[in-house]
Amino acid sequence: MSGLRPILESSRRLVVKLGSSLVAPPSGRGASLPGLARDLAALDAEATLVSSGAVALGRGRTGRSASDLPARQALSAIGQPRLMRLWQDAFAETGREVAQILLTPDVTEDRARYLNARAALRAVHAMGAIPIVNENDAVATEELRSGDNDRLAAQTAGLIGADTLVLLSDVDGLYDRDPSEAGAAHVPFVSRESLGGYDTARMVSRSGVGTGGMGSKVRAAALASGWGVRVVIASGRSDSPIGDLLRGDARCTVFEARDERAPARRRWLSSRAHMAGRVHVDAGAAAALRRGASLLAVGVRDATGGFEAGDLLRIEGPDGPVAFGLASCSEETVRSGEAKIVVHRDDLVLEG
Ligand SMILES: Nc1ncnc2c1ncn2[C@@H]1O[C@H](COP(=O)(O)OP(=O)(O)O)[C@@H](O)[C@H]1O
Ligand SMILES: N[C@@H](CCC(=O)OP(=O)(O)O)C(=O)O
Repeated sequence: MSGLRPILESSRRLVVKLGSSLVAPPSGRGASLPGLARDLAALDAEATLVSSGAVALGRGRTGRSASDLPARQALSAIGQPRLMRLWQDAFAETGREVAQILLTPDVTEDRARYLNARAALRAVHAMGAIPIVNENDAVATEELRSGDNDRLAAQTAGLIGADTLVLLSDVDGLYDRDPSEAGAAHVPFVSRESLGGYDTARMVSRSGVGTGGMGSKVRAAALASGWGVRVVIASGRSDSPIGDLLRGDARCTVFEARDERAPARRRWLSSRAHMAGRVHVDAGAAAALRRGASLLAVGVRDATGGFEAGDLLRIEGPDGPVAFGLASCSEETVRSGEAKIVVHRDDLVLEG
């Protein structure tokens, strides 16, 4: 194995995510948080951690289950300070401070909040501290809850302009079927073309503490690698998980990154989850969009969803999804014929 030395040593900004199964393993081996802290302190890259584990730690302290939203809120509120204490202790011998950053999904929906979160992360890095990011589950609601730290890790990588994202789990990467099934084969590399061929809905967690399973990691990898971020899924059950990857001592799955780095505004756009409207365009408009043009009102056949200027739209052509982007005008002005540009090309992200 050649190792990921070229990838990791050339990284300027690195995001590492740890799942609950590593931070608070129900049984068996978890991660060595001090070992990971030493690994990160030894790298030149600016490191950001996304750490799950608050709910699992809260469960361990109380013996209660996260059966409904209030229980989940309480368990995360109990577990989150414990989680931070684990990280403080882990980084103690490296001399690095850690900083808690709790995000809610609406950070990605609103541009000003997004930029504010980015500024906070930059300020923490400027002080030489390591941000420990998690979702703010204590104030999450059913509607406003991501519940998926793999996606949060990809969004964090997009937010800070990371070049590499490492998702550490209790498994050493993607397998061609559930690794508990006989004959499951490890997948060392996933090309951009093969990404769509994985049935992520079937790749569920078996640990009892993880939420998203391998499926949410593959979806997160698809999102981040589409922005040109190099994504690696590897096992965190080691005294030196990043060191193992550097040396080539550990198996992992590497996702091919799109050659071109997506600009910051596009990364923000495709981080957003809430689509407010849908427009159907004709074949000419679809082809023009694929060539990099803006969406003009003349190419719009139908507009739905009641969107306003600034809302996120899905754009569909005669053959299916083409792009998504920010509306420059309201649906009403498209319908009344007053609108000229419906989505400006700077606010467009092509699908696929
Ligand atoms: N095709 C697959 N390849 C690898 N792991 C898979 C696959 N399908 C399901 N899994 C399960 O996904 C788990 C990892 O997801 P999860 O338990 O949510 O971890 P984490 O807590 O690290 O986010 C693995 O331990 C494995 O049981
Ligand atoms: N935010 C939650 C973790 C959510 C989550 O995605 O967990 P996991 O699948 O273990 O990465 C917590 O800290 O408990």
